[in-house]
Amino acid sequence: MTKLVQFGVIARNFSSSSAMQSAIKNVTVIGGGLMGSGIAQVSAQAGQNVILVDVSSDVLAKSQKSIGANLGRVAKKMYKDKPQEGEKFVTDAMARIKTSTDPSEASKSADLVVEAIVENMSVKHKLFSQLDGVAPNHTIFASNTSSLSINEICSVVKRKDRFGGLHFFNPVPVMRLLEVVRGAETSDATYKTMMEWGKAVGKTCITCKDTPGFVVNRLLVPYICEAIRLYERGDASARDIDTAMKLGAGYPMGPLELADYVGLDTNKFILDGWHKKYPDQPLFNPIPLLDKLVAEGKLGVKAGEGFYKYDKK
Ligand SMILES: CCCCCCCCCCCCC[C@H](O)CC(=O)SCCNC(=O)CCNC(=O)[C@H](O)C(C)(C)COP(=O)(O)OP(=O)(O)OC[C@H]1O[C@@H](n2cnc3c(N)ncnc32)[C@H](O)[C@@H]1OP(=O)(O)O
Ligand SMILES: NC(=O)c1ccc[n+]([C@@H]2O[C@H](COP(=O)([O-])OP(=O)(O)OC[C@H]3O[C@@H](n4cnc5c(N)ncnc54)[C@H](O)[C@@H]3O)[C@@H](O)[C@H]2O)c1
Repeated sequence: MTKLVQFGVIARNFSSSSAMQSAIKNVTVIGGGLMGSGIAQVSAQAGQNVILVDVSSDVLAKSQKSIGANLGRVAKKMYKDKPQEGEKFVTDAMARIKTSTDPSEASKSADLVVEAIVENMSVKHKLFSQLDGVAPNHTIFASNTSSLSINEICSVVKRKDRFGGLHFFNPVPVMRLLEVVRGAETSDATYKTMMEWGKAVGKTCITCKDTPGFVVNRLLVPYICEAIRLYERGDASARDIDTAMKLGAGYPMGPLELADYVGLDTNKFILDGWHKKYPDQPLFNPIPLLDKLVAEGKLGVKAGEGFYKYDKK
């Protein structure tokens, strides 16, 4: 059942991509990690020219490898009985992705720059102020931030009307949603172009104002926090909490599995940032167990242990 649904999702995403037109032809994705590589993949799948940028050429090499493998997974489903067409699909999409370690050079012919670098305001500020001076006038800037304010990120650029949030979900090629975030000064034309682009890359777009966590994370953070607190109090085992939410609420992953999947350091970073900004909101209070796991290096799937143990990749 899950497999059929997943197949349907990917097939639907691709066919809608092919049918949609977008004003955006050249996309520069900055940050070649988990999210940036997924955003580059779906853009290339939709026929766009992509430059994927990272400070590290090792990261770029790793990203190209994982994009190739993930495109292979998509092709296997889309071209089940036509392996040669599947191979062509992968080769063509890969050929549309160039890589670079120079964000300025890579933004000179961009219609859209999507930033997916570390979740750190001053690093994002430094990048966007640099790009504002070199990117063409028409270029739209967008951030994939999970938890920072779009208005605060764009405070360093002159093109505030051509700036917004494009919040993708992990894993990008599989998750169907894109949150399109309008900053205080995002123009109607920029908003419309971002929505059209989101559809063109196969996503269902929803719109949100620049409010903490937008829609999904504003609801997910308290939900996951409450699951950790339930476990911390010893009210139920981790496995039972996850089973409860999967079988009782129909979620594909339980909250503690999801926290491990996202990374407990990321969870803690978001929670600490919001607690600092909104100290009167009890939902954002620190969680001693989360702090302990992070201090012990138990960061979830990527570290081999979080709430559960994993085989290290
Ligand atoms: C803790 C304190 C408080 C703070 C809490 C904060 C939490 C919220 C904030 C988090 C931080 C930022 C988060 C971000 O801003 C927003 C997010 O992204 S939230 C995360 C959203 N994602 C989810 O909820 C994922 C839910 N899970 C799933 O949908 C599925 O489990 C899965 C990940 C798709 C995996 O599916 P499984 O069936 O388990 O495993 P498979 O490996 O078999 O995969 C299924 C199917 O999909 C194909 N596939 C998987 N990955 C890719 C890929 N990258 N590319 C292409 N295809 C892929 C795979 O091939 C399988 O296909 P099949 O074999 O079935 O044909
Ligand atoms: N991980 C998730 O589930 C998720 C989901 C949605 C949004 N996000 C957001 O996406 C962004 C990226 O997250 P990620 O999980 O892909 O992180 P990641 O650590 O996997 O990747 C970030 C990459 O950015 C690179 N980088 C850092 N500074 C750079 C710079 N100045 N120029 C170019 N490259 C630079 C790093 O080398 C790294 O490869 C963050 O803002 C995060 O909040 C993450």
